[in-house]
Amino acid sequence: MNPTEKGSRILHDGTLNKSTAFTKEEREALGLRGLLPYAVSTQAMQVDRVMGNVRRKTFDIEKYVLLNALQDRTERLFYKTVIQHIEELMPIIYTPTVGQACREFSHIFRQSKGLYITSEDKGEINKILDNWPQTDIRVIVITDGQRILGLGDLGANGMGIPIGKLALYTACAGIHPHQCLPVMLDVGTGNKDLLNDPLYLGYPHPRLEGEAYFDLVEEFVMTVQDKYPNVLIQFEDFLTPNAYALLRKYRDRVLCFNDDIQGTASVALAGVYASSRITGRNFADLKIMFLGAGSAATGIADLMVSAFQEAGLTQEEAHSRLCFVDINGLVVSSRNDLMEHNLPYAHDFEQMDLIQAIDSLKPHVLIGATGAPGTFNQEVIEHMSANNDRPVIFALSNPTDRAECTAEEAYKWSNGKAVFASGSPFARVDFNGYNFKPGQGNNAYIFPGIGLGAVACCASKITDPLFLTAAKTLSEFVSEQDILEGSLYPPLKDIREVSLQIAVAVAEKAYDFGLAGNERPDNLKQSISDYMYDPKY
Ligand SMILES: O=C([O-])CC(=O)C(=O)O
Ligand SMILES: [Mg+2]
Repeated sequence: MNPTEKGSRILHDGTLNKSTAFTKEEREALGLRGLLPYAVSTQAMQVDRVMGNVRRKTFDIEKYVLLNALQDRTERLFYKTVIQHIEELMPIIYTPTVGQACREFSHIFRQSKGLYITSEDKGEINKILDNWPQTDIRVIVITDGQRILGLGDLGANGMGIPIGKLALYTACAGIHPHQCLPVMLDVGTGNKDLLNDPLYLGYPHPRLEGEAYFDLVEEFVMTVQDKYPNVLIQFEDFLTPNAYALLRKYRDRVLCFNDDIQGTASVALAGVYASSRITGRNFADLKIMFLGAGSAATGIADLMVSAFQEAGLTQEEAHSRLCFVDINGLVVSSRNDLMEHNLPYAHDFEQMDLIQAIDSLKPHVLIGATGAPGTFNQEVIEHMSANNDRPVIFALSNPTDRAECTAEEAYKWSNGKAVFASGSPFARVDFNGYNFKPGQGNNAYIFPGIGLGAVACCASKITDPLFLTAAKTLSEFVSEQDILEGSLYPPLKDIREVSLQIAVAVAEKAYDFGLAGNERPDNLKQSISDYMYDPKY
């Protein structure tokens, strides 16, 4: 408690406020007598009160607004509640409700959170960062809002994503909230509806592009590097070409990663590893097909190449196990509409559509990262099922209404054979006497732990082997019970332990590879666990 703060101001400072949990003695000492109702609540009672109010709301977006306000008002209570009820509340403060919150951001806006940098701020980013009240920043999540989940260009409304991701950094991996900085690089939007919305809060201009855009990002990266020397930058929800351009430019220079390319890759790989325990098919023998050839799908394939190589395949063999289908059909070498990141996977096949590709290449695993709902239709699932005893189906697009198919469709159309995971949460499904529990293949299982590990050892950069390690660590958390229920991921209630273990594994590797910037502690797990923020009063 800051001893200089006294009286009612404490109740209006979310970092200090304990509200009804202030004891009689604290109320006396802090000048709060009479400013609160008589009874003193424990934090546990406050959590119950919050949950009662959350559950009273009919719509998820209302629950989001309630929790968002709680975060401002009583930060520790917010985190205590989220951690204790993570399975119920993660879908509210994060995917899928955060998608709706972004769509409606300019309309539900209340208290500002995070930092906004616009095209007009060129040359002055340093000055703007000086306005941020905290100085010990360890993790930044930045977006330019151009590809928010599978929802497209949402401009500055995309700020909900850095806010939500960083709330998970704190809730799932214990990064202190004051060490987190959400950033919106508001360079305009190509979304006409937003530009025509009188309440739109963003920079109301077409997007900054080309050299001027990359110069602004460069100024940002250099400035934060200078101000916060060990900071981790997480690039989030950039459009594929920019996502790749920025990752290539910065991955070896600064401590950063792209969550949609590398975080999603790691979580998908973990699920594929775990799927072998259900299908009985060795990882090294798998053939994998992707629908969609954007950053998420190619990111997964690139990490799988490393994973296959580790399993004994040559790079060429690894590439041959991975194929892509996009809106124009199978990605083949004769096509002239491909981007650079697609080229290693453009094989010498005939041109064909998805169904023909499934029947002729016979993939064991089908991964959707399209942003296009309904693309895994009945025919697709039936053809996957005709070729596999247990077809593995990942519908990774977010939020829920963008998923390539629903959990129920996957189980129904495969007659209960599908091993299914999705980016957004789906409820359990009863089918043919079984109660299936779809796993949530969301990068939320990866980025908090990766970030915690990188921060703990002051890593200089995050290399692919660290994402491989994270994937393996995550898949080892999948229990026999999870497998029996058809889930490829551990329950969300274990996510703090999962994130801690990923952090330990990642930091171990960073020390081994000479990527760490501090001394390896004697007891790494203990030291990381001690660092983790605990929101109890
Ligand atoms: O935010 C999520 O739920 C996962 C993700 O990164 C995306 O879909 O872009
Ligand atoms: Mg994302």
